[in-house]
Amino acid sequence: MEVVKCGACAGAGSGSGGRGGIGIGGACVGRNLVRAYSPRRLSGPGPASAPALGVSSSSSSSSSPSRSCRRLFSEARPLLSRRAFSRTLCRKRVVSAMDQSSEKSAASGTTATTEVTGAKEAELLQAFCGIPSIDKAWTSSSRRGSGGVDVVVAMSSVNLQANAKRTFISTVYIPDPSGNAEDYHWSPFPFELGGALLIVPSPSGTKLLIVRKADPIAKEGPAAIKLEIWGPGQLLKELFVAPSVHGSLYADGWFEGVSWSNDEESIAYVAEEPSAPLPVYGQSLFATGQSSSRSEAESDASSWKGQGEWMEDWGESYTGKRRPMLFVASINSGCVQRVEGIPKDISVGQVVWAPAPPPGEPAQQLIFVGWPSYATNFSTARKLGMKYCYNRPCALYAIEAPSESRVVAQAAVHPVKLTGEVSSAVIPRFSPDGTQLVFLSAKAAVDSGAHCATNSLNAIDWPTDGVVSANLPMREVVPVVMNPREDGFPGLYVSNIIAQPWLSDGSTLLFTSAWRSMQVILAVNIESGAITRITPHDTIASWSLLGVQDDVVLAVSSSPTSPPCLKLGNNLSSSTNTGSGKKWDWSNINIPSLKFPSKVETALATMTYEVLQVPLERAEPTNSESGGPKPSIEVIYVSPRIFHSKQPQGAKKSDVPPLIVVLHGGPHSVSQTTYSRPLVFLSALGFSLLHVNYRGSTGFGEEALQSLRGNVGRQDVDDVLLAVEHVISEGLAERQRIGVLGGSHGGFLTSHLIGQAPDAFVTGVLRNPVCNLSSMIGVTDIPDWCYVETFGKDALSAYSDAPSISDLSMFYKASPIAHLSKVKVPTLFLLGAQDRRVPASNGLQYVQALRARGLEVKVIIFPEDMHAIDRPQSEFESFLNIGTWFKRFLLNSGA
Ligand SMILES: CC(=O)N[C@@H](C)C(=O)N[C@@H](C)C(=O)O
Repeated sequence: MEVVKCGACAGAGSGSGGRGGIGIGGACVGRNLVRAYSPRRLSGPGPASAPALGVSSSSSSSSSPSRSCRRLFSEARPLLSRRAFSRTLCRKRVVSAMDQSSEKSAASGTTATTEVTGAKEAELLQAFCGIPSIDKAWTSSSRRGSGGVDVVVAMSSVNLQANAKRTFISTVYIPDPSGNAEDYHWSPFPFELGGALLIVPSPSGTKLLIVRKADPIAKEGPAAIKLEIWGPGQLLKELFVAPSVHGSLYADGWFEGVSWSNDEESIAYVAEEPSAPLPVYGQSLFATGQSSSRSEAESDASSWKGQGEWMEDWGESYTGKRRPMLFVASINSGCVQRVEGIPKDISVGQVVWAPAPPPGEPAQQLIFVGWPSYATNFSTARKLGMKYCYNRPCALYAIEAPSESRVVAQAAVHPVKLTGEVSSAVIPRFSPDGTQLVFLSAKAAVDSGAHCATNSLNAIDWPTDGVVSANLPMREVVPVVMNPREDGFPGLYVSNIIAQPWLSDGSTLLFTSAWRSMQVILAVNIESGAITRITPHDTIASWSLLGVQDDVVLAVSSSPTSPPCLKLGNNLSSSTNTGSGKKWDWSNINIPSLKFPSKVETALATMTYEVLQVPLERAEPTNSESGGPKPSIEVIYVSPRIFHSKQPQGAKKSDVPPLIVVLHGGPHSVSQTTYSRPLVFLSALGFSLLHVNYRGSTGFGEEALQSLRGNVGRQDVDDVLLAVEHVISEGLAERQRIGVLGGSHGGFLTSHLIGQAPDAFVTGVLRNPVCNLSSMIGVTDIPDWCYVETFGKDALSAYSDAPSISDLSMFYKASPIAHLSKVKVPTLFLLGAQDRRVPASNGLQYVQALRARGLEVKVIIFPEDMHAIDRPQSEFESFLNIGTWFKRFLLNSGA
């Protein structure tokens, strides 16, 4: 094994064929879903026999909040103290239910000393934390020969003590995937993969890249990252990349891109530009950070480093991250080269190698997505937040890849824009024969300003001679769907495409997409544009694509009542005598002998879920002109026990479980029939859940989505109230025992609902809610969102970095705070102090206003959490409190 330290040097690289990276700590494929069948209601099965891995937690190393944050927020943490919380985790011993004394103090704005709550609930939630999710999988033709497939599966569970995700790897060999899919062989144990940022196998499956943070005191000297290249059975090379070359590698699932060249000798990737030197101040020094001055400053007690100039970043979840730039590592020489020639105001990501050009033809190209620093669709020169925002203009570019032989020429290289006037182009993938470059476009989002909208799929004819120009022929393969037919294809809602997504015909592309309230796998023929849903039609569970090997597909399926389970799909279309008319056959790849804790098994065994259509009687039909179906919205109803909606006469009201209405954020996002650890915990506590996909949600066509722009706080509020009335009339909920829970825009809706419909809900729980748009606009990373959702179509022209008094007045009127005087129910707030999307100040202002009116409000602030509040201990504490809060207000009220 060779160890190479790369400062800055010339590198080599050629070949093509990218393979996407695997974010060890990040999210995975897919975002949306499907459903809707002609029966008005379809019931999902109880729990599937999905595998679980019992992995014990290890050492305790919870990170501590910064002192200033702790001081700032200590008064607002009334529930679990840090010590009490760890007692809950370690000894599973917790005291009492709610302490009534805290209610009085909460109303007066002070907190009692900490009380601890919900021992049984904490144990139950902990049991759910051990259930693994299936994050990624890689397939390769088995070297054992005879058509077998080797699969490497990356799974994860929650390590509460370490406040981290625990990722582990297991392998399974399937000898005859297209024949006897029941025959598969798991390795005896999984193994934990610690400290890896990304793992990316090469296209042939013979090499593996593991990216790690470098040990800061390694003998090789300071390094930003370490690239490990593994071959079968051994570590081939370690590359330590110095911070002067680049900062940390982007493994965020968006800018992220790691691509192996065709010859598997080079790797292109995206990393932060190196940090600018900091100024040094002090007695004898006043320098701008020449390295000699800095090292002097370090050893000179009378000098110090200053802060330097503030640099704009991409907002929520990118705080302090420097510009993403392109690099190429040559495995043989160990050199890492920056790709030169990309303008300073372009951030890059999602790189792939173009096919190798014919010998003697122009140099090898890299294809990447480039985002300008300023949003061209709004009149602003600033960077607007990127996370959850697909409406940022971007294009595909080609640029010559650096090679050791062309170091000098690199300086004169410039990127070629491939996607012309199309306002968005992301996730480039080459067809297997290299003649087509396909990509997704979020132009409907960019052009309307909505942060997420229906995608189109497009293709560029790639030149076989390798001569790249700005006007290569481009066509739309799948257009944006405005008004889907009932049960018809609703359009594309895709957040990722795996690295090798093709069937063996070379023109069928597979990916995960939302289809109403479900997630499905679609096959698109890029020649004809024909779309087929390949996941079963007789289920309302959700599916997500993991891997494709020849015509065998590996997927993960889950539902609100079934943890993730690995599935193998076989394409039957080539068989002549299947007789069933089915094109795909699916079977389980169960992990043998893995069991869930018994309390989890017991809870899951009785849960059921269904997808319901709620007619929008009161709404204007959005699609009357096109003669489409009567407008309706879709909801997912999850019941903790087998429960018949049409109760026999005389049945006791107490048989109806109390209901929590769960509202997704965005608002252009969707609740899907997927498994969710915190939500299944609420079901296990005995609550029914009602997920409302109000108009504006993704997965239902572009017209319904866009109907919400400019109507937030009205149309979405009406839709939710209608859905609630619907389930009451169906006997699925009891009017006096309904609570509401939502985060972000879902929190905006929650606070609107308790203000506008003060008798409809017993209590509300709000996670980083938008309560006052007129104060959010000044501090959020997405002021454009405030304009788009408040002003609708006029937002693009109305946008201003300095909103006028009349704009601020519009924002106030559209906000929940305008209805504050009508609120009368107790509320629980969960706030992330590092949230740049909806800063905690927005929720806190509303909290203080509620308290001033004498209402009971409980607040927990998580000093280190951002918008999602998803750090393991924070999610645990949040949902433990949410569960006990709802128990207090919903189980003891009503009949
Ligand atoms: C675009 C966006 O981030 N909007 C927020 C107000 C929001 O609702 N976010 C969603 C994605 C969330 O669930 O956090």
